[in-house]
Amino acid sequence: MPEDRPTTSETPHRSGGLLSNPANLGIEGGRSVLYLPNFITVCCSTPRSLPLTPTLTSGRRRTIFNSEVLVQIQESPQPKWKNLQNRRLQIWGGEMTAKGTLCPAPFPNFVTQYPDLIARLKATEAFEGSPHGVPNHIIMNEYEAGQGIMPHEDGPKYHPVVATLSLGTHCVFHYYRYSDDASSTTPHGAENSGTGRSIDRTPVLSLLLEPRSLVISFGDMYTAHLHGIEDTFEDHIKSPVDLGGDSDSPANAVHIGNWDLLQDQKLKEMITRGEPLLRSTRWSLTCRDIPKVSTNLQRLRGF
Ligand SMILES: O=C(O)CCC(=O)C(=O)O
Ligand SMILES: [Fe+2]
Repeated sequence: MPEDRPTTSETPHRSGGLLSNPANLGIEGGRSVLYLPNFITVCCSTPRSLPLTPTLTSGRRRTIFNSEVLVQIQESPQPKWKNLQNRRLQIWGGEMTAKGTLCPAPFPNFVTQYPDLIARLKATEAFEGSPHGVPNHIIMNEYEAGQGIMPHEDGPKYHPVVATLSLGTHCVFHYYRYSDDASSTTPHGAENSGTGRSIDRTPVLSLLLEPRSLVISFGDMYTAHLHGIEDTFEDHIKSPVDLGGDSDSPANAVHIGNWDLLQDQKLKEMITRGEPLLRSTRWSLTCRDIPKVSTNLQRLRGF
């Protein structure tokens, strides 16, 4: 590793915790979410090859330097971005065809070397049963404060495991179940998923994703549930004190399933004081394995 690169001395690890699904979810197998705080280290220096400022401090580029990957993302040129209605994204590892075949392209070296995110993901063992044993595709989403993603499934074109690294600001990540019983409308109502099935808008599980944390969804949480992030500017989280019942936390305060696993003491203190967590820009690296990968020959034939 060149010496001007930040050190990523943490060894790949399996710390963190498996979250058992609450018994009333009806999810078989019981465990289908893994939350790993501090999955990558804080960036302590910047590579010489990158301009230091002012691009990183002006306009929408102003941000938190919390990882080397983040520096690289913010330095990436405009054409690499795809603009969607409510966020923008980059695709790393190659494009997927409509039929679900990956036309592979090399990952940027800042995910294979600085840090070696792919090796770290392999070390979690979450991809052990996947066709390639590691993710071969990453969608990197950028959300500004107030942006989110509607409840959705990632779908069957991927091996049913997704590992998501969060950078930048925190977020609250919800898992939802389908509600095929029209009479089971919840306090938040049910909405149509676009697949003809209704979604129960009361999450089955909500997690506070800390910056630099990894969340891995698999099993029934991947194949039979949806996930989403509300498009809000601030998140109200219930602290364990609130859960006792006599609290004045707002009606929209969320009960999170990973309180005991949180590492960010500042966030925990804010929640305990009943303060909302203000969102700013968040980047998520959603890492998956696409089983079908085209060879050059297939591509030449226009499969
Ligand atoms: O940003 C996230 O954490 C979730 C993104 C997501 O669900 C997706 O890209 O499919
Ligand atoms: Fe998703």
